Amino acid sequence: MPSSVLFEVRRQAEESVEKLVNHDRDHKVFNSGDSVFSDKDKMREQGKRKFSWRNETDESFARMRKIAQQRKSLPIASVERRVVDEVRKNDTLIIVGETGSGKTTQLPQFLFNAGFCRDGKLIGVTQPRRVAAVTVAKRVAEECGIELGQKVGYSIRFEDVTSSTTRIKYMTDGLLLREALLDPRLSKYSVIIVDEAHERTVHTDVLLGLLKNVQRARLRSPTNQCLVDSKDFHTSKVLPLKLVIMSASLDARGFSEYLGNAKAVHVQGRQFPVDILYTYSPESDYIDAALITIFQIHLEEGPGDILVFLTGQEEIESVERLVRERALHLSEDSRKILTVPVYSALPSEQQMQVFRPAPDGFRKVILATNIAETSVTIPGIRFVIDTGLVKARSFNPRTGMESLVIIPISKAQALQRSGRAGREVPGKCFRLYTEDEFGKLAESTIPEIKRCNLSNVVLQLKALGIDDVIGFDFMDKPSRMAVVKSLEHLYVLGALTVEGKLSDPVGFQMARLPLDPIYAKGLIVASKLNCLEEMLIIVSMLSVESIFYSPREKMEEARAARKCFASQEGDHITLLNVYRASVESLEKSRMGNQETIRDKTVEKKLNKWCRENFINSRSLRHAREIHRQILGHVQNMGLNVTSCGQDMDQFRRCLAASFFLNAAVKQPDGLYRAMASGQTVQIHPSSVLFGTKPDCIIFNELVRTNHNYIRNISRIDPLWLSEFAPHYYGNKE
Ligand SMILES: Nc1ncnc2c1ncn2[C@@H]1O[C@H](COP(=O)(O)OP(=O)(O)OP(=O)(O)O)[C@@H](O)[C@H]1O
Repeated sequence: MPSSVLFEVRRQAEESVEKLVNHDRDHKVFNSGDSVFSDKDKMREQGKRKFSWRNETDESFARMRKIAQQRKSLPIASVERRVVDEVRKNDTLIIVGETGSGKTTQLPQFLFNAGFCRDGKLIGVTQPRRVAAVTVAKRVAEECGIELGQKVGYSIRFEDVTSSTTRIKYMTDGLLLREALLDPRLSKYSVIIVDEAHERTVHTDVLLGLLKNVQRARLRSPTNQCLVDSKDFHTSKVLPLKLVIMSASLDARGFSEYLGNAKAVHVQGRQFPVDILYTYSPESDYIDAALITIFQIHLEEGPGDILVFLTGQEEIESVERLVRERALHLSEDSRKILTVPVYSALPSEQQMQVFRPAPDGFRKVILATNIAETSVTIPGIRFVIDTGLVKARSFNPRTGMESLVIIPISKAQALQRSGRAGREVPGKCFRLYTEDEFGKLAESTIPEIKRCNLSNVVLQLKALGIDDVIGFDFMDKPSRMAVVKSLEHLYVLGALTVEGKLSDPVGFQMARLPLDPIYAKGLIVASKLNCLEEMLIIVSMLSVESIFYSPREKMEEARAARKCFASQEGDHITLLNVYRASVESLEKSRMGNQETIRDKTVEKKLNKWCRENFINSRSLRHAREIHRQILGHVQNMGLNVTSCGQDMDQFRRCLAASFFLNAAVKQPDGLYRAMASGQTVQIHPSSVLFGTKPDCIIFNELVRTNHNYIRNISRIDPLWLSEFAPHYYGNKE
């Protein structure tokens, strides 16, 4: 086992700038080194920015001054007027600028100052990830010296921090899609900025196609007459929609072609250099290489926190443990190393922990998935360790099964990862692969739309009135087979009619719920079978990861505690028992009311109960929050929230009726056959049914490691399948 990992050094600037300049050879190139403004202009521009400095304490005054100076020194600051002019002149503009150059935080403010929010219009900025939407909005509110939720706010699924005064709104791309359902012309927005477009999430791709339609629709009257010339933006009453696409690492030419030869501009320059280091030879064990590099940096480099990119929650938890164990062998002083995990299944509130400074004298090591890859600035990060891998969705259109697999990242992702350093001070990025291996990586990430289950997308498009999904103007078309499979899936769930239209009311109801179609259907079925109260709990609990918590040193106690909740019927009723027991424990102290969950004393009680019962309190709190929000949705939709009481057979019938597409039957060899896909699967060891082997089950999750594992499983009677899904199982035994 190597005791150190050897690295070669390259400067990031060489690789990124050259590439981007090549991309943009035909486009105008801004150089932040050029003097764009005269000094007077600059002062006038700066004078327009308003900071609420009066009445601030000295400390916050100093902070505001520091922030103002930081902002001025950003590469994009010196080309403010030119960027604004380009947005004015072009309906669609592509902006490529290096990581940390100030695109996400500054451009919306420039546009606000330039009058793009006149008449109460909003500037919307979409992000592929919740954590970016939240943290960037916080930063921009701070830069403006205002409270979050006033002029600057954010909106993500299950959380809206905006008000009637909000003018710059950060949000996830998925959320803007939902807004389009209610307002197809997105009429409250004057500008939409699609940030980090290189990520090509399925939502970004659908959004781009949709925004092209919205732009056309807003330039035309109902009789299809062209009303507005976009150059008359400020004089016309009907506002065209301005669209800005941004990233540090996108294929500007491809985007430009797709967006009607849209102009692309390049904001050059970065604030601080990042040294890129490659290993001399390939590393066979990236986890071990990451660990060695963490300690190499910790012991040999100067101050600064470390950001490590790993592939998932389990890996992060195991590296966390290993760092703690290895640190014990160091001198007392060198032991001051603090690990902080961040991955998408963590509740937002806990994800925010990574932004807190480490205690004095400690070095913070953030263990992250690609959730921290784009957009975010994590203060204090000086070193990045990039394993070169990512866990990505993979969809098999033939079987209709989606799973997660670990694959190499693209060059664009490597660039984004290194760009998390060099934002406040110069940085270093340690790539745990050779330069040769880097050269072989794909330029950009395969669009998610080509590798995921499309049921949700198709449902959304149908709800937006786009019936011809295959003919939709996607930047990269998904495979025909994948679209057909999802149409089939939605038809079987009852969301579509035979003609492929959204069914009334089921399809419309499903589209309104911000959930996977199968869960949305589960809630609708449950309201008919008098189990909605139970199903709401199950859907909330299934929306979070790792409800149970087993510290290594207390495995036996944790196992015993878990047994108290376990149901022989399966994981769903087990989760129901956990949720209800937690509510009961609060009710005993008259605190069971959901409204009071934010209260500190309630939180303390709940944490204590979770500790005693080996339940992950953060996951449970998150599930309670999701429960509160979905309850609001189903109540607004007028669904019956009733309970089946003690009749758990009725509830299992409801599970079978809801999740019939995920049924599996036992085979003579003890493995299971998933009935819809024909795949061989086996029960995951974490399931309460592991080792019991019931004849027929339904499950909610497929995890592909070296086996096809299924998780969240319940025992069902196979006859229920033909009772509740005769259209699917009617002719089968
Ligand atoms: N929360 C924060 N704390 C401290 N500094 C910040 C914060 N957010 C942004 N900054 C500063 O503002 C700079 C610009 O950030 P911004 O997110 O606007 O850049 P960007 O060009 O959009 O980068 P990327 O392409 O990586 O998203 C950062 O490099 C950093 O110096």
